[in-house]
Amino acid sequence: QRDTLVQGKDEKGVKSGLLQHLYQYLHSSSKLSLPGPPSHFLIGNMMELTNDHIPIHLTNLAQRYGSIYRLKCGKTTMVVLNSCEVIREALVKKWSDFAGRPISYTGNIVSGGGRNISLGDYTEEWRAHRRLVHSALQRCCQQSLHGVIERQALHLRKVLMDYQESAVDLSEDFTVAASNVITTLAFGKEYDKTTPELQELHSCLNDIVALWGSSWISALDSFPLLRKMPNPVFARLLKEVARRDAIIKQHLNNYKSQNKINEDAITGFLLQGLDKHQSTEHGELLTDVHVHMATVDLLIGGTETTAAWLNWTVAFLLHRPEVQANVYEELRTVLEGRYPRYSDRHRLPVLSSLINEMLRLRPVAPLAIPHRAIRDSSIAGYFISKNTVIIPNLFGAHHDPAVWSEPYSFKPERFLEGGGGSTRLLMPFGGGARLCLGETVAKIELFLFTAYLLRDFQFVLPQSEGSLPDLRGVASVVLKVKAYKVVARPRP
Ligand code: HEM
Repeated sequence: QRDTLVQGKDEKGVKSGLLQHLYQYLHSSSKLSLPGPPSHFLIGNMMELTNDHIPIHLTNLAQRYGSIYRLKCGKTTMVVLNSCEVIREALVKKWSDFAGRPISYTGNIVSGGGRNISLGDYTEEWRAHRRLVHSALQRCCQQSLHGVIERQALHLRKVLMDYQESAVDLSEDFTVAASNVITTLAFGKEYDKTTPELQELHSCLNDIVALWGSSWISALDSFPLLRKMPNPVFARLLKEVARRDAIIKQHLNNYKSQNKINEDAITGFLLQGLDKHQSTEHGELLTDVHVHMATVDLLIGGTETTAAWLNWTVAFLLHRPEVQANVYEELRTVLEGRYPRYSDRHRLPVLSSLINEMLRLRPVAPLAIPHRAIRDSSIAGYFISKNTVIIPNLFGAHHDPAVWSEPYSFKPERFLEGGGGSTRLLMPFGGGARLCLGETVAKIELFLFTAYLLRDFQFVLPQSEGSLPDLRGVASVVLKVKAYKVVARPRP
């Protein structure tokens, strides 16, 4: 009887499988071809990607071609998704179809042969790696994260006090604060801004991100023939990757040579986790290289993003000082003088509305990281073939005029009760299988750093500065504000 049941189930499965194929076939053969700008001989739509601000350019193209359109680059077809609805369909609803990453020549070089989390393709090895790092981060969040961020926020306060109201560019201080959160979590180590070790690490990670985002490098992925020609930019990238690996290796070796491995730090947890993993049947999947590359992932993913976001927030607040005053007033009255904790966030709606509006207006990873279709699928009724590259334009979704009124205006009040804005339409951390691994860390950081800064300082435009900060920004993998100076005036 059981066999008959199973057989019946199998038949049903086959039938529903067939129906699904038929449905997909009908959909795909409905000859809906994706809209997109005219593609030129050989170069396709490469020129669209040379714009100086790609997220804004792709968002403008959506006005003409709709929330989903295609671009051709060499042999690669890219599909750009520009609304929350289509991004959610691909990344969340059909996550298993679109969880891959494009495999590229240069991507392999910066990711240790695809063995990091952010650029690694969706494989069993990748899943084991992500699971291991995810549980390490979760554990850290529970045990020590709040204290680590509070400590860095208080240190940042001291640095700003020491400036004694002089006009300064705070970007480096924000980078050091964010990076110290990660290095403390990772190795139990924090650095002073002037430490040569820290400066070397930052300059090398920054260079790798900037060089890898340059068109001199991406051209090598689309046109293999170029790899045979001399390319000084590529030579520099190789040098910086080697420098990065030497620095991280030294850190890991120092860490391992300690008497007792501290499981509180992520590295300790990862090394212990690796030992446990290696004694299982999948033991060969993860090695020391994965611990090494996870450290790179956390440092790159967790430093420039958070720092860029803080720098944007101060820049926008200079444009609307009354928002700053409202947040300060709320902190003062609700907390009665004490410093906030993350658990206070529901009692601080004005501060939360500022954070949400900044995540909407300046999602610091504006195009997420490209995804790849692992199999034939569909989005919004369009057939998407295996290996198509998917670009989730988070910036575009956050500026979609169909869902946001005055999408380019800085209006935190839209997220206050009755303001019409919905956090359900925000996707600054992506979604699905590739959701930002540091989302929880980032949310606590953004909340505590912003709250501490606005509780203790009023940010004002220096008298020497003729104009307010430029809010268009410079877009690479991370969307950053152009350098500007500000005065941090201590609150009475
Ligand atoms: C404001 C702060 C941050 C924002 C807006 C942000 C946003 C993002 C986005 C949009 C992605 C790509 C998701 C996708 O491909 O669909 C991503 C991936 C990632 N982020 Fe973040 N991130 C932030 C902070 C952090 C922090 C603090 C860490 C580390 C502690 C981190 C680690 C990572 C990693 C490892 C990935 C790759 C995930 C994967 O490929 O599976 N991020 N982040």
